[in-house]
Amino acid sequence: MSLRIAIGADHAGFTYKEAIRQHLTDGGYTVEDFGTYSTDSADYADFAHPVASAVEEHRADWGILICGSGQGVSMTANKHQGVRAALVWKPEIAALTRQHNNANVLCLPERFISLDDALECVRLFLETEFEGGRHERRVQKMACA
Ligand SMILES: O=C(CO)[C@H](O)[C@H](O)[C@H](O)COP(=O)(O)O
Repeated sequence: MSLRIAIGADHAGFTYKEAIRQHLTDGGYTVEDFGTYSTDSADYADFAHPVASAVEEHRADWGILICGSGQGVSMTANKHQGVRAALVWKPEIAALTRQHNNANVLCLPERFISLDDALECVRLFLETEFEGGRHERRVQKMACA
């Protein structure tokens, strides 16, 4: 079975969402699109919560969220149990947050990153393994007692 990706964005992330969704579909991933579906003004939480829920409930293997700065979607997604949403603004950070933080939701800032870099962030995020070891202990400590 192909990897399942939940994707969502507000109006400020809509254009990249469309490009990333098409790119991933062409690459053989199964993508569920939680909106938004136009550049009409919308509220990022209305899309970040469904994407985070899909990851939390294991209906998706990964989440991808885009808004203008990436801040609103990442803050919202991180309210969900078991979600580790990473705000990523360059490819090296995409790889690092997989290696060290075992991030499972990628948050991108459409207004502050090129589409080429965003697509490279997506590629690295999906293809980079968690390193475990000392990082496993640190990830475990993220949870509230
Ligand atoms: O959460 C955000 C800002 O912290 C996102 O970037 C939103 O996309 C942004 O706030 C949308 O702004 P707009 O002026 O309503 O287009």
